[in-house]
Amino acid sequence: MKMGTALIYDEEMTKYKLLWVDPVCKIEVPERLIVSYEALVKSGLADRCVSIPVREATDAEILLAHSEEYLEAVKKTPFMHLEELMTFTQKYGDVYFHPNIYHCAKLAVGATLQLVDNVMTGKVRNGMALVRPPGHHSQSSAANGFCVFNNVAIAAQYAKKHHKAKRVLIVDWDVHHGQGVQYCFEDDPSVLYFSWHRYEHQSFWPNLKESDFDSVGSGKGAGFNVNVPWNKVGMGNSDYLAVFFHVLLPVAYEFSPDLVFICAGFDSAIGDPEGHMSATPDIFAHLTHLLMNLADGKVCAVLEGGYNLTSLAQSVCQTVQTLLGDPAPRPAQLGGACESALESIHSARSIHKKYWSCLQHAAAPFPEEPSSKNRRPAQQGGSQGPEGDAGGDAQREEEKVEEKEEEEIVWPEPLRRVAPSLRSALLLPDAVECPDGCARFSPAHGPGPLERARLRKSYLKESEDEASVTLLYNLTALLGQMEKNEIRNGLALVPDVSMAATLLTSASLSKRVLLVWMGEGPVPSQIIEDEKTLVVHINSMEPHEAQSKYYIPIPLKKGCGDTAGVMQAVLGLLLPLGYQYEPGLVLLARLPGYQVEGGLWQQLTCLLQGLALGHTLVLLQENETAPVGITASCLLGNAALSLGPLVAPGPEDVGSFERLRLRLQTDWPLLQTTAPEKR
Ligand SMILES: COCC(O)(O)CCCCCNCCCN
Ligand SMILES: [Zn+2]
Repeated sequence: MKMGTALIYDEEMTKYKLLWVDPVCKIEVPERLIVSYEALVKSGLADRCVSIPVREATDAEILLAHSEEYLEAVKKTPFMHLEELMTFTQKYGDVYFHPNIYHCAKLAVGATLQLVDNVMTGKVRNGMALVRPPGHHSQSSAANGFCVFNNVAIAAQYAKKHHKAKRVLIVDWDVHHGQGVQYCFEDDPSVLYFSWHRYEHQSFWPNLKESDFDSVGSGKGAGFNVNVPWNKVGMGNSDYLAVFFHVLLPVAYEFSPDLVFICAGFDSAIGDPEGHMSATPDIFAHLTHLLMNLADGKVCAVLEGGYNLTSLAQSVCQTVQTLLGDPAPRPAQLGGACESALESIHSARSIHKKYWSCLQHAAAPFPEEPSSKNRRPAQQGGSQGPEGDAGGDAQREEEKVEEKEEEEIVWPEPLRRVAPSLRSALLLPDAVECPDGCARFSPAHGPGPLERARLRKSYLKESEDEASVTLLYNLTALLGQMEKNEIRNGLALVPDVSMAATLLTSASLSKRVLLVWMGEGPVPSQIIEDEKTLVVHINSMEPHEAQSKYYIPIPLKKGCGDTAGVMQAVLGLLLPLGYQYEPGLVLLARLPGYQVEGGLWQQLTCLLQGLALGHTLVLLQENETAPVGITASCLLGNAALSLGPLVAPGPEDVGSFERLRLRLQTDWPLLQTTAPEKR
């Protein structure tokens, strides 16, 4: 699989600026690019990227999304003097021109196309284009919102035309609605445009009715435009993840794009003068990670907005570091989405239920619950599932949000994300060959007699052979090195998955272990009773009530090999649970005889690596060596194979998911998709 992350930047794009007084446009300054690139250089991330030169877009390329008369008009701007530039600017809204902006706009488009070429031809796996002027507001015959040419819209058309892309996903996490992109692909079912944006019931710029959730696209394009309006400011990490888990990702996986663009605007980060949101820069590491297993990993991130130079630079680094494959930071203090976000999530899911089978049985509005009164107290401190306070982002106040002066807003610098020197260690019987890139694990020294005796007594009937004792010891040694962050992840072929899981959950030093139990077969009661282990068991057994807070069986009528059903469970239940639980270790246990499509198993292996700093330990039954290669590939950081368009999960499965969600969401508020009924 292709590795490598492209970085496309040229300081020429810093060489234009506002030449007159305009309070709206004064935030769009050259320093935006300078601080972003310098942060990438200073952190060492730029050197780890493949540097690709920019180029100027041709007229033909610009005309993929703009009219000739508009292009001809813009071509005249380099020769205009100040007054003419100001007059020309008056024709458009919230944008400014400069003698060099046409040149820079061609470079911004050309940079984006260079990124597309390198990703689509497999020279790199993914990449980021650091460009200005941004693009997502510009329209066929209009500049708007600091944008001259629509970089991503042109690039999507270009990818379809020159790289035979069939289905292109555009994820716009900028805090403004990219109406220019929406207009461009309004009736085009081959381009799925997703955007969240500050809206406040149309009172926020660009104040468009068509930015609301009920703009779903038109004609053949109906359903391929997904808007999630934020009707309050102060949205935080939990709100962003809830939208990914419950709106974007299910639809994106059903769409199954062969190329993903990110309109990477970072004015949706904390401290931004436009956004007034509360999400911290590290959240972009998770948002990026969650998109990297679509389209076989072909992700093109293109800078849009972002005006707080501190959070912008930090967020750009978080994004690029994830594209490079470094472990994601611990998602801290996650709770449920706030009431306003839940209303937006529910609106988007409801209006799109007729277009996307993954949403077909989206829940009815939340039934009244006695405890749902003012469910969202602003609370300090973390919330890890049941024992923590119920949900909620520390930073948000539900009621009026004074738009504090941004200099008052502070947030912790994102923690350094250190990738262990060894990425994947495999504990394999000697007869099984170790896939390229992985290290065969063997501990520094073997177990002493006391250790042997303890293992034999605790896990093995006295009569067990020495080899089993050694294997169990090696398993704890592998776990130990992972928990010391000397190894990122691992895989073990074991004679008894249940015993190995029991050993690892009890031996783990982590305060919280997430055990994903895949297949038919009971979870050892010792693990279920273990307070520090959350077990999510995807199986085909009938839903039985006997579960505790820490044992969550997810039944699938068509069996746990049902791709659509498992993906629905992973995106809508397992991942929200895992992110909220914030485990220090993730165990993925594949029970003997578990039949599952390779791509699906890879998706699961990859997506879970967003948790626990990537400390994922996969347990396979030793006589089932077939999955070793595809599992190791994902542990090494390769993207999971694309599943292709997903069919509808079985209605009875979705019904039981919804009942499960309703039952669990009080303890696990990140599972919520609907707001409590208004009193
Ligand atoms: C792709 O451009 C990046 C961006 O979305 O951040 C542009 C924002 C323009 C914000 C314009 N504010 C106008 C306020 C009028 N009272
Ligand atoms: Zn923006």
